[in-house]
Amino acid sequence: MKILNIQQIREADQYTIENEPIKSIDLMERASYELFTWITERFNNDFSVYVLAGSGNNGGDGLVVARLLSESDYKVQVILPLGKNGSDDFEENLKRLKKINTVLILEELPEQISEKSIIIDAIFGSGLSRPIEGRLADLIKKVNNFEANKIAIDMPSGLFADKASPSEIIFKADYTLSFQVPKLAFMMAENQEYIGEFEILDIKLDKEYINNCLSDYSIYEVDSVIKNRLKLKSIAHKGNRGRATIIAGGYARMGAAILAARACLHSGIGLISVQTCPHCIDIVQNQIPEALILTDENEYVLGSYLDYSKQDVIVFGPAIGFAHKTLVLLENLLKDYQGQLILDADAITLLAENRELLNLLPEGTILTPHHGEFKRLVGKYSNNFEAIMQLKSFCMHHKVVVVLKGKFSAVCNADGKISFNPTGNAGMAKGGSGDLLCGILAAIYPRIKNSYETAKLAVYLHGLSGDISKEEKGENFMTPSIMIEKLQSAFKKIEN
Ligand SMILES: NC(=O)C1=CN([C@@H]2O[C@H](COP(=O)(O)OP(=O)(O)OC[C@H]3O[C@@H](n4cnc5c(N)ncnc54)[C@H](O)[C@@H]3O)[C@@H](O)[C@H]2O)[C@H](O)CC1
Ligand SMILES: [K+]
Repeated sequence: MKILNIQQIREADQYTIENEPIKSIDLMERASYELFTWITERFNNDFSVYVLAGSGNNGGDGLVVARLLSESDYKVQVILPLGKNGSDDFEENLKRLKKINTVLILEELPEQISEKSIIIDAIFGSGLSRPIEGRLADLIKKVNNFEANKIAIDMPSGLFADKASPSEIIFKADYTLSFQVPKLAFMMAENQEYIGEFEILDIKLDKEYINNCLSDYSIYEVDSVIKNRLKLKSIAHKGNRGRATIIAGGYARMGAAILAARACLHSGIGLISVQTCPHCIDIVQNQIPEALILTDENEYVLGSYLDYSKQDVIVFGPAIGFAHKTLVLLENLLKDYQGQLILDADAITLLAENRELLNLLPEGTILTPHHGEFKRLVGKYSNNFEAIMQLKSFCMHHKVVVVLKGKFSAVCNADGKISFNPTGNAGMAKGGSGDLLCGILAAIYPRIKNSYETAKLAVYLHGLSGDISKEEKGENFMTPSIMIEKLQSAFKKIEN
């Protein structure tokens, strides 16, 4: 699903008005009817409704919703903190609201409201042009302390759609009901406490116009052509389903390699190899009898460059440490290995600390840092909008694919396009979770044969196994090992 900026949304809005054609007040009615439907499907009319309406078109939407809910016998009260003069459609809807005469217009929001209430934020939407201050700021702080159900129309008031929000005076919504397309701000971790859950309501802006809008940002949806590449051909044998090697861990740290290898095996790889030091061979063989062992000549760390000529893909990095021999192995892989490289965790720190290696990164290498590791690569940033800019320039400069892990993990291609992943949850934030992602990436790359498409689908499947684990076992109980088991359902889900 494409993410558009405010300018593009306004243009799509205008295009629809002129070409459908539809009057702007009727478009407002259509948008608000979608809001009304969403609300009435979830809250019955035992809930009292308070609508905070600004004086622009976001306020206009709020007034339409107030009218429609009142006509369905909800008790609705409206507060107009910016007064009664505003945009044409706002003023027209204020007239219509007054005409039905069942909605109370309050001077102030009461000091107490019952928990069985809904507060609808229609103060500012996409027209926000500066931080909220003064009396309005006090109002937002007050409502943020109420325990009611809070719904923001289009955007939580105070939040900017396309850039970092400089102030914390922002309506804290439980639900944000946004029109037509998601906004970039919704993807940023620091904004989640204001957005709550977001839903995109189809207000029937011109589809073709929107399809033709150019955007570097989107939310991932499984692509059926790519998904079909995962299907096994009837002539599949272990050799043509891909060969992957995991180079991870070291003495007393083989868990990372085992988790990655298991995830890889359960994601369809044909042959999995694990490079281990001599002391660790038994552990790996006991844990994954399916794995071939590549024996490193070092006793405690991994550092031998072995024969990887038949390997389609190598995962290098999880818990591998920072020994000099390991660094040399990484350098040799960057220089000589001809297959697909997936670099994670300590590999990324090694790159950051030995920056000359960055110039050796083969085109299309997949890197999977979390924010801490990514900052080591690109320097500090103070919000996710800055992170996204750094991500783009890093990928474009080095011609690599980076998965920046977090809430809505961002997968960036070498051309600067960014796809945000919608699956996953906080229960996945446990040691070992990233190792699984490496395993999934390695398993599906040989069939998909494109770094960006592989990364998007692997991150999606990883999150989906996390979501299934959460649903069945709960956020606290779930573990990376449980997630590996749930890969079964995750693959089935995307196959159907
Ligand atoms: N996009 C669509 O397809 C549709 C959008 N609708 C709704 O319209 C709003 C956008 O309306 P707009 O009138 O452009 O902006 P706002 O209502 O958000 O506010 C504009 C108003 O507020 C002033 N202002 C901005 N920031 C501040 C501030 N910090 N303090 C005080 N005043 C401020 C600004 O100058 C303007 O005067 C969109 O979000 C949707 O809800 C349509 O109804 C349906 C189609
Ligand atoms: K709003």
